[in-house]
Amino acid sequence: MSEQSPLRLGTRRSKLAMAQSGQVADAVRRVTGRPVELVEITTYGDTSREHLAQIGGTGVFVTALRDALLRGEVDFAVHSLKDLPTAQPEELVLAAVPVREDPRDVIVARDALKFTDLPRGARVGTGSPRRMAQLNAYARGHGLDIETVPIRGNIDTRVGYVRSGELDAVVLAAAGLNRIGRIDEVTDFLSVDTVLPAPGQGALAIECAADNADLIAALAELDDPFTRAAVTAERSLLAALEAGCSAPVGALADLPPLSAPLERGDPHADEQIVKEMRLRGVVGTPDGRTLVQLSTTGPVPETHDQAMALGRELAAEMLTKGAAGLMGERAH
Ligand SMILES: NCc1[nH]cc(CCC(=O)O)c1CC(=O)O
Repeated sequence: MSEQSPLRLGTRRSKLAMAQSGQVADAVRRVTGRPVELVEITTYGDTSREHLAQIGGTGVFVTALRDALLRGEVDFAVHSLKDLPTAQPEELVLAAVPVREDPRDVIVARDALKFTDLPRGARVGTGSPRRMAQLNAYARGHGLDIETVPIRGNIDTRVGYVRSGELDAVVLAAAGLNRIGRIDEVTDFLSVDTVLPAPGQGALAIECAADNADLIAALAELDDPFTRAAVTAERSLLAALEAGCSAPVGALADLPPLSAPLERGDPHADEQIVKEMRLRGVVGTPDGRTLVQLSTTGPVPETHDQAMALGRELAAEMLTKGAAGLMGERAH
């Protein structure tokens, strides 16, 4: 391959996929000095009209991209980490996990409403059992009366239900809206203390063939070790619960809150920030009647195995608290 032969980036055709592939393409051009061309690939998840939960299997958005990688039709692909199955095919590697952006879920509601200001009986659209479980649990605990309504579709479709008046609000990921330049339509950012995001939410993965050593080395420059450790722990938790991407599981690894004696500006605060990671996990029934939510804090994992162990340990604790019974049907 000549120095200037373009790298082929396999991408889905959705607005979101094109936006995040375009952003990664720019970064890859910068670190490799090579041109990058986008190769559009249609996935089953893009064409199916069934609810994601009914399709059941994890990774419906991912399989076609991975097939193209395995056939050598493209050199690398960009995935939303939260859509990526936890099992990693041997022939492929996650060459880079760039810095995560906002992991929060958000509300787009009519009349600029905040979640807690939704009127009695408000219809809130989300196809995600994880979002349903946590929103319904919060509503129960705070005297709100909402009805979660299962929907699916791309961002345009989902926001469209609010614009048409069919729904009072829909729940989306901040990261997706950010990437397509529509973050200004958000009417409320949900605290992760209220709704834990999906494992990996807000993060991207750049995947390529395991034997493409030159490309792996070049892409390493785009990797953020803290984000990688965090999403590895989150996805390990998901895997250890034997749950799929459509299971009612939330997880987030981030910086722990500063412990009481440490104030911002205190030099010791920086030490704590650098060294510690908190992992939180939740699983619940979609009606929000039962939630198992646990958290653990420890040193930032320095190896893949340490990050995996952190997730497994929290999952084991959640299972002793009854998490398995809340998972519903297993993904096929
Ligand atoms: N479920 C689809 C999906 N996969 C990734 C994102 C964007 C956010 C991200 O990268 O985590 C979205 C949209 C959404 O949940 O609103």
